[in-house]
Amino acid sequence: MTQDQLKQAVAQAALDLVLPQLTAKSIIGIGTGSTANFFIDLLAKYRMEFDGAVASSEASAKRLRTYGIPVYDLNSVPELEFYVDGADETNEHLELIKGGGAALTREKIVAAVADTFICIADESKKVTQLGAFPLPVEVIPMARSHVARQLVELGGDPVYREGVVTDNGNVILDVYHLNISSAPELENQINNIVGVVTNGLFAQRPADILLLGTAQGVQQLKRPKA
Ligand SMILES: O=C[C@H](O)[C@H](O)[C@H](O)COP(=O)(O)O
Repeated sequence: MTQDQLKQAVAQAALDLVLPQLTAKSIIGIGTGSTANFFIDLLAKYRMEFDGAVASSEASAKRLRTYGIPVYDLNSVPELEFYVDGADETNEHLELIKGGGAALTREKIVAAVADTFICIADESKKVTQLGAFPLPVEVIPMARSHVARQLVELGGDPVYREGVVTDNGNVILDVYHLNISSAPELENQINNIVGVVTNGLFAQRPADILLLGTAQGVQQLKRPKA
């Protein structure tokens, strides 16, 4: 199977999981990226079975609207049952690296609000230790050099993602060679640097369910709820 076929299979598996639980009032949290796009395309066929969506990026909001799916401001939504999104890396604890598409901050906000975060990914994203994928960090533009120096202190090699401005008007540093032995700890450490908006580690709020596309079929991994 190609990588796109695996992404499509996990998007279908997420839809199969979510669909029976939707009502006419449901609002679904929608992520960003190629895997999330497959989910949007499949979900659009069931437009009449739910109310609308909250999007984690302008790109996803645009795609949802082209299907006539209403996109709500998160501030007007009291509850989100599901958030469905891809990832750049995941480990066995369902801790993630996200932000390859620069949408990490809004993704983290929507994930924080959702009751259940369903991560959809092809098997190339599953790793034993996070960090082969450079960690995206969203930074206030005037703090870029300061934050980069602090990231070097933490053992990383930050690289400015040139030409990229996030939906929030900020810049991205991609940090190579970090030792991510404790993802929750490092997530906090980086978020404490002045000028950092957020970083792409999803460890304080990992996924609840991982749907992993493999050549043998879609595997489902669940994180026990605390
Ligand atoms: O900022 C982008 C997101 O974190 C994406 O969810 C992540 O990069 C995975 O994208 P894709 O499904 O295209 O591999």
